[in-house]
Amino acid sequence: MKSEAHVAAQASQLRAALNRAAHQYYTLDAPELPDAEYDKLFQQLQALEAAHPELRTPDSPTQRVGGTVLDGFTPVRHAVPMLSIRTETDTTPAGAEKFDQQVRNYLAAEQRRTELKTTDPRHRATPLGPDATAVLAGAPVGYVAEPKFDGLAISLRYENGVLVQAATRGDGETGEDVTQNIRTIRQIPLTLHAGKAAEFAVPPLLEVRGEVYMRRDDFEALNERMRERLAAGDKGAKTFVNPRNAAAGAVRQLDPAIAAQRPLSFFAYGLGEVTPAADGGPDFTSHWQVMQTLKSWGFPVSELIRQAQAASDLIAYHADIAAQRDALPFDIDGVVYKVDSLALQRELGFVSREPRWAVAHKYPAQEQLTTVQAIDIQVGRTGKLTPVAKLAPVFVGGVTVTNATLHNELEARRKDVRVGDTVIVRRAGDVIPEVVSVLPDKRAPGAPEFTMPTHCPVCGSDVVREEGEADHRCTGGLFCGAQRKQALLHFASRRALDIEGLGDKLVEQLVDGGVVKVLPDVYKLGLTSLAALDRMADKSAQNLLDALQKSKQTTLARFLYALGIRHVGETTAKDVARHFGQLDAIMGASVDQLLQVPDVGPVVAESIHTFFAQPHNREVVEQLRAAGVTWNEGEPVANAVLPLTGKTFVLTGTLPTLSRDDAKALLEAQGAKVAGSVSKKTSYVVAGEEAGSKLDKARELGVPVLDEAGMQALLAGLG
Ligand SMILES: NC(=O)c1ccc[n+]([C@@H]2O[C@H](COP(=O)([O-])OP(=O)(O)OC[C@H]3O[C@@H](n4cnc5c(N)ncnc54)[C@H](O)[C@@H]3O)[C@@H](O)[C@H]2O)c1
Ligand SMILES: [Zn+2]
Repeated sequence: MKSEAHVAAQASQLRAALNRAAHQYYTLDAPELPDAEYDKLFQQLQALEAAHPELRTPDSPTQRVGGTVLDGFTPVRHAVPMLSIRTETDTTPAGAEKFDQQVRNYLAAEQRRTELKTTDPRHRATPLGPDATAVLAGAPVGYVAEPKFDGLAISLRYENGVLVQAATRGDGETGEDVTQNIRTIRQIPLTLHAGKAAEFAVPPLLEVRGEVYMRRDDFEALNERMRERLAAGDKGAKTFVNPRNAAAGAVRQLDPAIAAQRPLSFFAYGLGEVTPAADGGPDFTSHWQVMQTLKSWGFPVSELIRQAQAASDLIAYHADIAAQRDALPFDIDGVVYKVDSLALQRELGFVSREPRWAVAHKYPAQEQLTTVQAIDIQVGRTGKLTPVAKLAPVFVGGVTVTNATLHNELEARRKDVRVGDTVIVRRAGDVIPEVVSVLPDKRAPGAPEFTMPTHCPVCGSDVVREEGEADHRCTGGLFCGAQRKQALLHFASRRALDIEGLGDKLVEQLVDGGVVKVLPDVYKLGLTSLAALDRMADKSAQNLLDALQKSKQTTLARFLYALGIRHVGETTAKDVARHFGQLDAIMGASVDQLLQVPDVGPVVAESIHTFFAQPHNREVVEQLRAAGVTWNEGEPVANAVLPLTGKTFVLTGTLPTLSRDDAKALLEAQGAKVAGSVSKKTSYVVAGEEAGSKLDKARELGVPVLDEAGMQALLAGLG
């Protein structure tokens, strides 16, 4: 048997660890443990204290609620304390049955205490009411089942229907005045009006209690914004570990302007102080009635709350909400069962920090501890490199997780995740699992910092990170196995080599089936290899072969664009093609030479240069030429000034004979630029049928307007 001293030491250790974690969580909004870990320690301490009541101290976390008031906030004393809710340790469906049984047992014990009729103050003087009597005679207790929202508790005080104060829970007795921040939440009514369906008028004094939370999409968007700001060097930006934490941080924010930028939501779930019925306040008899009334007064009440009769209904509810959990727009950590009758609630009362009439029945935690076994690099369709932590398998958010994204090098280094680290992993809803933080105390000495590889792990090409961007990319666009599908689709697209019939599904099959390993393989396709594919009729196979044949005769600009070089869009491809005239000249051009091309800046020049510096990319280009892809090479027109060089045209409306693309090509062939919007610098606007605002703008600015015939005449006159 363990010695007394040993048990006492263990209890004090647990208390210290829990108090520290609670301070981090409640007061600083910066938890250092996952909830599941905290709950485990909490339950260990509870068990110790139950077996050794003499070890229970008044400062034990089991005896207290929440945290202390943060400096800078005005304390608010709660007229009705804000309590915690007991968590049922049995997480199986049987947990609901246990709660139902406890409620009945307690009422039966109360009944016996009434019958004793002693003067001992622990014994009831008044007999139990009709609801309790019915339950003791075998009637179902009657419950309301609700989601347990994962945010933070708020008490909203209304006087004569006007919001006058909002306070956090604090330690349950005293919270913080956060009225300014709460006013910025649009879902919280500032003034109340009883709607048509209202059973009761709004009382002169009303405290509504509920949960402030952040929706998952709002949380993701907020973190995305923060990551961008961090990438841009903004030291004031920070990301949040989870929506609860982000919501708590926003509400307990000393600057209301910052709080106002954090998107928060609210659900009401109960009452605090209310004008008593005797003084004209609402005469509520059930929790369900309270919830319906709150809705009629303008408060958001979750659509997911249900009335339930017996334990079996609670079990069904637990399963139903569990099935919906991932798809919900917000985090929940379980469900709450509440005895519906307010008379029964009063008779059941409280024990230390928890009501006897409610229990939380939790779901598997969405955050857990695990270790990082390796950091792998994944290469996406567009060449983006993502570091991914390989984890010791861990059950989190209802599934076993073995991978978690680290987003990019900046993020991985900011969180400072290293191989061997103990980390908190989060998986909520459909969002991919994520490492939210590292426990630095558990790091092995000498673990090296993470760095991004300099070469693509898939194809070996150089990896680059452009200035101002967070992501690293593989530069082996044409060759890289990871980018094959994307490269092929782009190559075949209308403005590139325009291979009709080579769409998404077919590309998928060709690449996955290993038929196309490198881009030039498409020109090796034959009737037999195509006919072997799913759903490919002879006719469409022949059409595709014809399209492939046709695509071989192209232009240098199209070919250059088809290569899918980052930052080289159609216009840039045209500029570069016209400037150099020949592909070999482009492939051999230095960054400085590329910078000579009008409108080509350092980022584009660098990108083209790096692309052709990859031997694999050059090889693919050679193979495409060998397969018969060809174009008319021209003379470099670097310094040649074409008749329309320096002129800018804008096309608008439908021209009678020429398509937009054809008209553009005709103009560009003479050196003109074709722009999308009209400005003072526009030389001509070419307008067709149903020309709209661009034509108006041209007239307004006095820009000459041509019709198609006028444009043709202009071109013909150039000689
Ligand atoms: N990670 C850590 O270090 C750490 C530290 C302390 C506490 N915690 C976590 O905090 C929780 C424990 O604390 P608690 O005392 O705040 O109690 P609780 O959060 O388990 O339960 C009470 C709270 O539930 C909320 N709630 C959500 N939906 C509700 C509903 N429908 N009806 C009523 N209330 C609803 C209210 O905010 C209420 O204050 C645990 O989940 C624990 O893991 C974590
Ligand atoms: Zn690669």
